[in-house]
Amino acid sequence: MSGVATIGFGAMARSLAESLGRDPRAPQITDCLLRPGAAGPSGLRLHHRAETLIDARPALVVECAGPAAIAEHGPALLSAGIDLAIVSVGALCDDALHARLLCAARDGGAQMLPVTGAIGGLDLLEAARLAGLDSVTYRGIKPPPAWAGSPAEQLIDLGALRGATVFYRGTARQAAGAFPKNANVAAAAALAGTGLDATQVELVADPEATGNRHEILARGAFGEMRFEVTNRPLPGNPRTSWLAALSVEALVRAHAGR
Ligand SMILES: NC(=O)C1=CN([C@@H]2O[C@H](COP(=O)(O)OP(=O)(O)OC[C@H]3O[C@@H](n4cnc5c(N)ncnc54)[C@H](OP(=O)(O)O)[C@@H]3O)[C@@H](O)[C@H]2O)C=CC1
Ligand SMILES: O=C([O-])CC(=O)C(=O)O
Repeated sequence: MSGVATIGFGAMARSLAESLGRDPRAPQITDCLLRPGAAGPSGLRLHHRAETLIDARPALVVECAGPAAIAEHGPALLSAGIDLAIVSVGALCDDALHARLLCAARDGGAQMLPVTGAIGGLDLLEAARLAGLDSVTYRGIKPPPAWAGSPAEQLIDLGALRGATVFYRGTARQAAGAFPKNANVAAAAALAGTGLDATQVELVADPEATGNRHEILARGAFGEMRFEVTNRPLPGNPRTSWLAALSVEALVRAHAGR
């Protein structure tokens, strides 16, 4: 097994491929699984069906495409014994899909690896929950253009905001379902902490925001935690934080031991 494959080749996969490509000692992106008929970058082996990617036997596949792509390809890759890094962590809010992925990974002897993405502090939540967590709240705050193209457009007039506006409140499961391209970090925080139904989420559009900000507030037997990160966006996609791509790169390097 050699090489790393991506599912999708949008902003995050491009950033990952470019960054790894600058380091000759790093594992390299060699293969890419695209939608049927979609054009892809030159220099990579392009696949339009999971079967041909499986035949290429990459050491790791990194999903950079969205929850639907995980449902479509994840079980087949894992049951074929191919490790799969999951960027669209919100896909794991679908309990039936999550169970199918775990089952496929067990049957194939492969690893399913959710990334930490554009947030941090998840190790602390995982440790703290051992003694009991009382509450975990996640807030995602982005400038209005970063919410363009999301369901936020149906809830508020993004162009007319004068100050920070909370436009969505719900559980992490509800948020990940409603905002599949924006609430992956909420799902990651929930899975590390109190779970998808007990984690509260607030999504905010703020004309004064200087980046994509993620906050976690957790309370429990351990004490109290406040986490905050303000991310710069990827040049190719203002919705996606650069740190999300960097967290994928860190995982790819750790997987290869480089
Ligand atoms: N965990 C985290 O912190 C974060 C996770 N994410 C997740 O990462 C994903 C990728 O982000 P980003 O690169 O910025 O998004 P982009 O929209 O820039 O790229 C996604 C790419 O995936 C392709 N794609 C979609 N569905 C499929 C499929 N079924 N099979 C193959 N290719 C597919 C798209 O093609 P097309 O254009 O034809 O649709 C597009 O080229 C997001 O969808 C989001 O779910 C994003 C940010 C942070
Ligand atoms: O990139 C980010 O800032 C986070 C994001 O969109 C997500 O969680 O899906």
